[in-house]
Amino acid sequence: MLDTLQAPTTTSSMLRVEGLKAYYQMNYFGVRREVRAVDDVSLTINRNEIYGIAGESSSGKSSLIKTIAGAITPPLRVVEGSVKFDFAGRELDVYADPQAMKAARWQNLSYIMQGSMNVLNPVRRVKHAFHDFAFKHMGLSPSAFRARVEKHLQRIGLDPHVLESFPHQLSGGMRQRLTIALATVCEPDFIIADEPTTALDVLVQQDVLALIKDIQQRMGASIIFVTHDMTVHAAIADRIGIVYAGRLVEEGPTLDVFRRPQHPYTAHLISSLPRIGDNKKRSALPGKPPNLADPPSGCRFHPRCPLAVDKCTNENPPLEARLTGRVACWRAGEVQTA
Ligand SMILES: Nc1ncnc2c1ncn2[C@@H]1O[C@H](COP(=O)(O)OP(=O)(O)OP(=O)(O)O)[C@@H](O)[C@H]1O
Repeated sequence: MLDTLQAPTTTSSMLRVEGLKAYYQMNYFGVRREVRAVDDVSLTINRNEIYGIAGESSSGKSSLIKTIAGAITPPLRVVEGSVKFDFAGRELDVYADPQAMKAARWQNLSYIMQGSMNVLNPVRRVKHAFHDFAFKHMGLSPSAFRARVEKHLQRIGLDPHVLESFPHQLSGGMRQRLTIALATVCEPDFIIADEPTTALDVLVQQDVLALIKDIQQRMGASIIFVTHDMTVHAAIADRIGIVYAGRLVEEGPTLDVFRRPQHPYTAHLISSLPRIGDNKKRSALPGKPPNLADPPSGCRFHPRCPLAVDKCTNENPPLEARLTGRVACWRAGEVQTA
């Protein structure tokens, strides 16, 4: 039960991603095309931690978390690397053991998708979604299951009567709360969330963020979530990873990344955020995000980087420890924020 669970105090890792490469591999009339959406990503997420993934559109955020969730379908394929979870001392290697992965879904690992209607069938009452996704994992009688679901809904601020509703009869905020209820009713150890608040207005968004944080703290779960919205990361993430063109370019405790970004791309993302009382015109980043079917040599950010030197054009900077986090930049430390 959520009320009785104590959040673990340990900082041991719950997810280890090593050298992960996942590419969209397409073949159009004999011409092969490969989009390197996830390109050599390594990261670790601790028990009881909220880890945010930021980056602009098409940088590979969704592809990365789909790959971590083991939820990929062709043309996206894992080309190299591994994704391993540790559920209470039981290691789960997502791509080596698909059967164990299937068994872990919902119970140990759940996924909050972008857009609530994707999991709520528009022509079936909400109760069926709970039955379809969660019932078989919980080992309860139908009446005990219904009682557990109702209690869970009440805890997250929804009247149990919503179970008898059709999705279209509920507001957008209620539907998103329902998808969160669905993803957490089995009290999973790890939650993967893709833009969980993007479609919501600002007030509902704050409400849903507070709900996610509350559930995470009560269950002691770890969460990895994606959003392009840096203000959402500032509100909820313990650590943040910045993705640019399929690569993790910076990572660190959220407050440190906001106060002292080490990568010029991160500095740009932060300095372009609106600030109360500051009417200074924000400058756009020159150029466009690279085509991941034919990415630039060296550092992929170099064509748009105000600090780029020859080395950046030719050599890919490794992601290395710096201050409290990691950064992949030959000029890290010289970055100025506006
Ligand atoms: N089904 C697909 N087939 C081919 N390429 C794809 C497919 N889905 C995504 N891509 C490409 O993979 C790259 C990464 O896309 P992805 O959706 O992961 O980025 P994102 O950062 O999540 O973007 P957004 O914030 O817009 O959702 C992009 O170049 C995109 O065009």
